[in-house]
Amino acid sequence: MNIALIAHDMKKDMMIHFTTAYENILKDHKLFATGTTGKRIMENTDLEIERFQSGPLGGDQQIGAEIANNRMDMVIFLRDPLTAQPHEPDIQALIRLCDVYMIPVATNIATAELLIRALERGDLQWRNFVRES
Ligand SMILES: O=C(CO)COP(=O)(O)O
Repeated sequence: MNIALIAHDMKKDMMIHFTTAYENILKDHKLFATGTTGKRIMENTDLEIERFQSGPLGGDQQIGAEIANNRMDMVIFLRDPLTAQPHEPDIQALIRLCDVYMIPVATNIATAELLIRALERGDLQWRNFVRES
């Protein structure tokens, strides 16, 4: 599965904890991230991450383009709902595209845990058929 990992600054430590805790599951998948999130994950785990631009510089839009091209199977986006983001329209666009293309998306750690467990169980296998169709 192709998985996008994104975290706003206040949630980056949480993303490190998450990717560390689930490294054994995540290592079997192709991982993508916005610039700084990906850098932080790679510094703190042995995971290989393909990095896009930093979020404010277009990273959310690049991940959105992957979704529109049917190349992303799951998005974990630990958003900070308490801090104004200069690229809020990009964030909304990314989440909208997840809904357009029915891509499983978690925007907080509680849902992220559920999605990763579902991934481990194979509940997202249907994405393989959708991606190949
Ligand atoms: O801003 C972001 C997502 O909207 C995340 O970008 P960075 O991973 O580059 O900090």
